[in-house]
Amino acid sequence: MSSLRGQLSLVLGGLALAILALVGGYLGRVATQELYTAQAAAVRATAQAAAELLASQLRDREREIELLSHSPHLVEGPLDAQQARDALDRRKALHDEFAWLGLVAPDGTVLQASGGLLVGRSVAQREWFIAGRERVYVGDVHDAKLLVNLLPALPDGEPTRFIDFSAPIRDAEGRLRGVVGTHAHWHWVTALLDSVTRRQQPGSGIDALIIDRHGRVLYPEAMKLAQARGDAVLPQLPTGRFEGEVQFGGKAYLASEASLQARTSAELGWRIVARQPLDQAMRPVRDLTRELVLLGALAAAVLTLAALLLARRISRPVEQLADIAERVRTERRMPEFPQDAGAHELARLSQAMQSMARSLLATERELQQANLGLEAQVQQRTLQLQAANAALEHLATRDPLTGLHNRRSLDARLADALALGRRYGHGGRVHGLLLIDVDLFKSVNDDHGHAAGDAVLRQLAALLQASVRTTDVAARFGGEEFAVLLPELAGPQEAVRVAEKIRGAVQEAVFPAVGRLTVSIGVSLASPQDADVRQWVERTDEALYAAKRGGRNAVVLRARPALELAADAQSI
Ligand SMILES: Nc1nc2c(ncn2[C@@H]2O[C@H](COP(=O)(O)OP(=O)(O)OP(=O)(O)O)[C@@H](O)[C@H]2O)c(=O)[nH]1
Repeated sequence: MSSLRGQLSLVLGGLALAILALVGGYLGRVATQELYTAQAAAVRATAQAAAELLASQLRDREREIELLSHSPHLVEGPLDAQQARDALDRRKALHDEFAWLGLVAPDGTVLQASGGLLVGRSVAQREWFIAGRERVYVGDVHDAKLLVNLLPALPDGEPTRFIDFSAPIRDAEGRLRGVVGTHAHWHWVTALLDSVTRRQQPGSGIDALIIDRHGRVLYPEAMKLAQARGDAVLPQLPTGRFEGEVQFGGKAYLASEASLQARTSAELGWRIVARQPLDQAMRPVRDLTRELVLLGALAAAVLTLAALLLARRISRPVEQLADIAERVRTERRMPEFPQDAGAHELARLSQAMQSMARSLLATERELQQANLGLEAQVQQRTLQLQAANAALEHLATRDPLTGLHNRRSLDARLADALALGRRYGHGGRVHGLLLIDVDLFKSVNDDHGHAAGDAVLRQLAALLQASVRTTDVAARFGGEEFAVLLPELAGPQEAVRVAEKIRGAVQEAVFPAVGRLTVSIGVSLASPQDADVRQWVERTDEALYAAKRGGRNAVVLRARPALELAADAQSI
């Protein structure tokens, strides 16, 4: 693109897109990091919230049993009394999570229990009983043994599992009277856990695991079973902690763990692991990226359009000025310049071009007018020159007194005629010459004066001119002698006929103050044998002389040399 508009579009559009890509890329990276951090924090918060909830709930149940062990009717009253059983049943009714509560004699025999279950049976071997004789005890989860067939089965077919709580019952002196124990449903714990994960955004995919101190999965059930089958459901962690991106069964998760922080339950050594599938954790990132790309594309389109419009806005006045300059060149007139050229610099350029065009056109107009003047002057001078040449030509070729051809002009024409005669030889047309001399002219001068003589000569010239054709050449030969060149004659008789016509016309004419006059005329034709004009003229002059000699007022033809002896040499 070599046009200004193309280059501007490219630069502005490229710049805008580069800035967009840089800003968009930077914002996208920052936002992605923020979102990733926020997702990791959400997973971590879930693990901590679950651990804290479980710890507090276990602690509450532990205190419940401890308080029960200190209740007066157990410290002082008989443990197998109906009153004791009523107290157990009330506790069980208050707490759904308790599957069974019982009072056990120091030897392990169940003295009283909620619902009367296991009364009389021995739990001497149970860990909760053994530990409960000494202290407040919270036990790890385990499958139900004695109660498994006595309690209703769980709805989802899950095996009945319990967490045991127990505490010693001592009398006022601190002697052991028995042990109070309870089995809490395991699904109470898992329901607590689920209540935390359910608080997360729907579709977030966050769930939580409970892992005991030996690395065994306690929950969820499916993982527990898979682990029991020997599957590697938990990854080998280099740090030993579930933190950050962790693989579970070949699938990537964002995970975080928290330990139960409770005085008694801490003994359980449980770890709560919250985890979220990585692809779900990164979904907001992907959504954001997609939105950024879409927004970026939209912004790119808008910026490109803006760049094109801006380039057009900048280049248009320049293009307009170029068009105007072209119009000045082709139309040779002042065009209309745009009023609003846009930027200050362009307005300056427009004004400068305007004044330049005005001055150029003015100069051109002046030049044209000067040219026209010069042409008229040249034409006038040419006409003057032509007139001067004509006058000069007239002066050079005409006799000043009579206006007839002078001797010089006659000689030139005689030479031409002689040359033509030579070229066409005897077979072509002939050229004749008349020499005319006024008879006894001297007496005219003598009798009437020189001016009268001149007037006679002028009248004779006019008479001569009137007697010959326009193609004939009448000339003043000298003094009172005239000559006529007759070109293109059929023969000598034609020349004689013209001479006779002249002689007769003079004879008939009346010359004012002089009267009548006559002329003698010598006639001769040009001959190819004539060496020059002189020979021809001399021959004609001889004919004139002969006419004078013969008595004047006569025409004498002098034959050409080659034909001198021929019959056409005659005189009239
Ligand atoms: N007025 C006037 N007279 C001229 C001019 N040129 C010659 N003449 C006169 O013409 C006369 C010529 O005379 P001549 O040649 O002697 O002979 P002519 O009197 O004509 O007699 P012929 O020729 O024998 O018939 C002279 O008197 C010249 O002075 C001229 O230009 N003007």
